Amino acid sequence: MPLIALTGGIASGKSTIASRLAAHGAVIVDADQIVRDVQSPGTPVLEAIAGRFGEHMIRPDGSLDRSALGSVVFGDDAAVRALNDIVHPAVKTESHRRFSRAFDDDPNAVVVYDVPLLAEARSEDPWELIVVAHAPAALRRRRLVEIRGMSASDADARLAAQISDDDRLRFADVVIDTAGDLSETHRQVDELWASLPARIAGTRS
Ligand SMILES: CC(C)(COP(=O)(O)OP(=O)(O)OC[C@H]1O[C@@H](n2cnc3c(N)ncnc32)[C@H](O)[C@@H]1O)[C@@H](O)C(=O)NCCC(=O)NCCS
Ligand SMILES: Nc1ncnc2c1ncn2[C@@H]1O[C@H](COP(=O)(O)OP(=O)(O)OP(=O)(O)O)[C@@H](O)[C@H]1O
Repeated sequence: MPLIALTGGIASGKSTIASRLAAHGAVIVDADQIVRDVQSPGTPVLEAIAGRFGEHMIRPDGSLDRSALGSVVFGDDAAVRALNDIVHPAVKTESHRRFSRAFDDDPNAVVVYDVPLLAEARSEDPWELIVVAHAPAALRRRRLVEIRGMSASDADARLAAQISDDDRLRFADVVIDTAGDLSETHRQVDELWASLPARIAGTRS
C-alpha cells in the first residue's frame, strides 16, 4: 500500500504525470480538488474565508470567487499565511480520509497524492516516495501565458507564491524532467511505474 506524493510548481506537469500513473492503475487523490471541495458553498472553510477576506469573496450563487481571492492573496505573504491557516487543516483531514478509503477499497492500491504545496505544507507526512515534476520556472511561466492565456503579471504572482525550484527539489526521491516533449515525460513515468515495486521494497527494508 504505497502512498506516494507527486508535487511540482505551477504548470510543471503534475496533472500530466498523474494521468499517466492513473492509466497504469494508480489511484490519484487530487489536493486541488480537495481544496475546492472544502471551499464549496456553505462550508465552514468558506465562511471563515468570507470572515477574514470579506463577504465579496462569495459570489451571488454562494461559491468562492477564486480570482478575487487569488488577486488579494498572491503577492501578500501574510494574506497567504492567513488563507493557509483556514484551508490547510481541512485539506489535511480530508486527504487522509481519501487515502484510507482508497486502501480500504484495495489494500494493494498505489495511492498518489497530487499536491502542489507538498514542500510548503505536507513534507512531514509518511510518504514512501516523493516525486517532483520539474521544469525551469521560465518555461512554466511561458506555459501559463501561452497555453493557459494568463497575464504575465498573474503568472509571476503565482510563481512567486511558491517555494523555489531548488528548495522543492531537495525533497525529491525521484525527479521527472518535464522540460522536454510529452512523450519524454510519459517515458519517465512509465519507467517510474516499472521501478515502483523495487523502490518501495527498498524504502521498507
Ligand atoms: C487563492 C485561490 C482561491 C486562487 O485560486 P486560482 O484558481 O486562481 O488558482 P490555483 O488554485 O489554480 O492556484 C494557482 C497556483 O498558485 C498556487 N497556490 C495556490 N494556493 C497557494 C498557497 N496558499 N500558497 C502558495 N501557492 C499557492 C497553486 O499551487 C497553483 O500553482 C486558491 O489557490 C486557494 O484557495 N488557495 C488556498 C489553498 C491552497 O493552498 N491550495 C494549494 C493546493 S494544496
Ligand atoms: N514535457 C511535458 N510534460 C508535461 N507537460 C507538458 C510538457 N510539455 C508541455 N506540457 C504542457 O504543460 C502544461 C502542464 O500542465 P499540467 O496541468 O500537467 O501541470 P500542473 O503541474 O498539473 O499544473 P497546475 O500546477 O497549474 O495544476 C500542459 O499544458 C502540458 O500539455
